Amino acid sequence: MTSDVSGPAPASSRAGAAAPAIVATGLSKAFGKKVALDGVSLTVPRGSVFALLGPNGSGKTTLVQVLSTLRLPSAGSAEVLGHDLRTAPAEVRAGIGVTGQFSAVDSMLTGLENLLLMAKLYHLARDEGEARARSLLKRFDLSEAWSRPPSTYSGGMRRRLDIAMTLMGDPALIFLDEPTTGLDPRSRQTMWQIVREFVAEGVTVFLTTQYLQEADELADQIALLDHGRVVAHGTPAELKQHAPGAHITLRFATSAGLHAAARSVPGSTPDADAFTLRCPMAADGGAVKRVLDRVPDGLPIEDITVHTPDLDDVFFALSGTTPQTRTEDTARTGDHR
Ligand SMILES: Nc1ncnc2c1ncn2[C@@H]1O[C@H](COP(=O)(O)OP(=O)(O)OP(=O)(O)O)[C@@H](O)[C@H]1O
Repeated sequence: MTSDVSGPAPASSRAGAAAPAIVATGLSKAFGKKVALDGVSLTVPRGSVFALLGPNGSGKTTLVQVLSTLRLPSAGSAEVLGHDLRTAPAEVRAGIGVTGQFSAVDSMLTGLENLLLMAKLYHLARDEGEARARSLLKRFDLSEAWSRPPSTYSGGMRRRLDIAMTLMGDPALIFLDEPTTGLDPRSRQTMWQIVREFVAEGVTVFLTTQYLQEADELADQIALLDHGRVVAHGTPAELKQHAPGAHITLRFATSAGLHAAARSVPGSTPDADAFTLRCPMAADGGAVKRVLDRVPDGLPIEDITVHTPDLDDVFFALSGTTPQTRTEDTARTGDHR
């Protein structure tokens, strides 16, 4: 199956950048008999945030690895920053930064030394490397910690140093594989702010996440990945609009009132014990009024609760599970690149 994901070009984009940041067509990847990616097609406009959302084992990391030239696809093709993955991997690598789930930080060096090591790898002149390192330390709120080894850092500080190291190469496109997994809510907020800042400067971000809220907060476009396939895509608002699960719950004072209303509101489900009536509704602005208009005049309603769908509903509707609740055996059985 091929799933197509595309979106409008965002307002912000890097000067002179014509091609989308990523155009993937029918990408598949199998490890022996295990199909990790199954015909993924997607387009990521420059200067935008694209979130790949999926449960454990759905293929997120594999897709990042393929798009960042760390693994060859079994089938399909992709252009990253206008360069073909198979024929021009060096050009792709020159324009991207990758921050994986496993840290690239060296615990024996200080924060500053880690950044200067990256400066060397990127062949930056000494002054330029030092200036960029100091500016990133400041921006990532690590100025106080520059002279300490990362073994003394918190999880959030290490993750920030890791991303700062990726940014030393001034990439146009950065892959963040589950950037906030395991971080506390405050560190997660800090990370989101950092992502927003470099996107505002024109960097394109492709991130994977298991957190619906993260995708909702950051992404211009979201693709839901399940068993290696894109099962839904769109803006957060588009996805929510198509989610079933929007409903309004009315509570009545009497059983007679409840049953009278149940007869009047099509598709509603009464709960005789709680005296409540669950009424399905469309996810648009006038939906609540339309439900209330159906309730016969003079029936006193004690309480109204509106449940608007969120990305959990979307994911649940499409895959019967949510990213946080699914566990799958993700044991690596060897590298079949
Ligand atoms: N090197 C490998 N050899 C064999 N199977 C692999 C390998 N790498 C990944 N897989 C399998 O491919 C599937 C997709 O794995 P992948 O790591 O891409 O998922 P993921 O969505 O990133 O999961 P997680 O959220 O746990 O990181 C899984 O079933 C996984 O076990």
